[in-house]
Amino acid sequence: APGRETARARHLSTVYSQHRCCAEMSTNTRLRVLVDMDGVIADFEEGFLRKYRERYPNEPYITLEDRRGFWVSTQYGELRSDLCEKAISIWESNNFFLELKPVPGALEAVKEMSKMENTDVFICTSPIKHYKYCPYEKYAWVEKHLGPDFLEQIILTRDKTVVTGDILIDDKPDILGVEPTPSWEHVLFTACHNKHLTTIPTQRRLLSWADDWRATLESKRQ
Ligand SMILES: Cc1cn([C@H]2C[C@H](OP(=O)(O)O)[C@@H](CO)O2)c(=O)[nH]c1=O
Ligand SMILES: [Mg+2]
Repeated sequence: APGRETARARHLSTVYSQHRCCAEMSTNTRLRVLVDMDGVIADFEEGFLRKYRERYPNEPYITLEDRRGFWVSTQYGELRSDLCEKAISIWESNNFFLELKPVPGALEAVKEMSKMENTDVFICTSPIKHYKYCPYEKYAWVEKHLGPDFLEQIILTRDKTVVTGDILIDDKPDILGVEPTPSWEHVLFTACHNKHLTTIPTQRRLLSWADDWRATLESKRQ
């Protein structure tokens, strides 16, 4: 009976509208953006240097301009062997991750991105192995700077290759894991430690959040 048909159609459209994933049942035109945390939206390097110099005022340190190589402790260990564990003690301390400052322009960009049509944004971040404070503080940081609703968007993993997405914006040059061909294109976010790095010609960069991140996202839309 025609009446029953329209009622069923109405019911289905209600159900589909409640679950965005089903709304594009046919082809998923939604863009999925994975945004790294440390070095991309939370300023790990600045927070480290500030707290290291507070705690070890008489020890040698490496300026942000002189930083080379992703791992801070490796470069500090090369400067003097005991500085490696001194460096590690900084980010293993309570409140280190919570008190990191936002990277300039990051919060505005992530908020704007998350409101874009047909766009899903996830914070895809790795905790350090010392788990006493870091995981909790990463959640608390997101709530503090992006609001409680954004807690739904956090992906905590030591292996980002198993996470599916269209683009991963991350400051680590080599993002490796069990998946040899990740679904995402890695766009390298420029940081003090990687700005002098020569990468393969196909590796795209985002120089900062003042760079044209909107064009980078649009280039990934189907
Ligand atoms: C030890 C260390 C960690 N980190 C960050 C990277 C990871 O977070 P993210 O993947 O969100 O950038 C996390 C665990 O290694 O801490 C640095 O950025 N530099 C370092 O030297
Ligand atoms: Mg990072």
